[in-house]
Amino acid sequence: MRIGQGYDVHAFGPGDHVVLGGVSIPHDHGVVAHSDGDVAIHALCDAILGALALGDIGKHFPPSDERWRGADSRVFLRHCRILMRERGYALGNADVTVVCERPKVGPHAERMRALLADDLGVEADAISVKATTSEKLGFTGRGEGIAAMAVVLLVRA
Ligand SMILES: Nc1ccn([C@@H]2O[C@H](COP(=O)(O)O)[C@@H](O)[C@H]2O)c(=O)n1
Ligand SMILES: C[C@@]1(CO)OP(=O)(O)OP(=O)(O)OC[C@H]1O
Repeated sequence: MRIGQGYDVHAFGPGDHVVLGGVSIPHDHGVVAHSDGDVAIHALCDAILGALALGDIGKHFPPSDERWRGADSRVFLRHCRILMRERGYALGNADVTVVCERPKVGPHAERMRALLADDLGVEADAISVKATTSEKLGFTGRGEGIAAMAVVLLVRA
């Protein structure tokens, strides 16, 4: 077994939606990012890469690479699944926490779990998606950005 953790942040910017866990959620801001700025998937990818000791998402998908401009972050997650399989591992379970005052994540959590599970080749009950505000404290509390954390356990395939 191997354990990994990941963390990602993106600032809010102009736009009318945010993408979280592969789900497009209407919002009064977008996020500033090279890709679609999906903090939940970025944190999850970093947790998997960390468990495999393979560096981080920026190493595999450099922000300097035009191929990833506006990219659907699910592409990154599916690549992490391939890296796991190549090294003889599969996802045991994952726990993702999104931190923002808004948008509300709860109504979209089940759809996120289904998409993430599909990309990682596991049942939805292996994926947890949670959300919390930071009680109006700090950058997330002031509505300046959105953060996510993820923890994964990998098992021998
Ligand atoms: N962006 C968010 C933040 C929170 N939730 C849900 O609300 C609950 C209460 O949040 P607190 O920060 O006051 O603990 C939280 O447990 C989530 O269920 C949400 O859906 N989206
Ligand atoms: C995802 C990548 C893709 O170029 O860019 P961003 O969307 O800016 O996201 P970040 O969380 O900063 O991770 C770095 C990059 O790998």
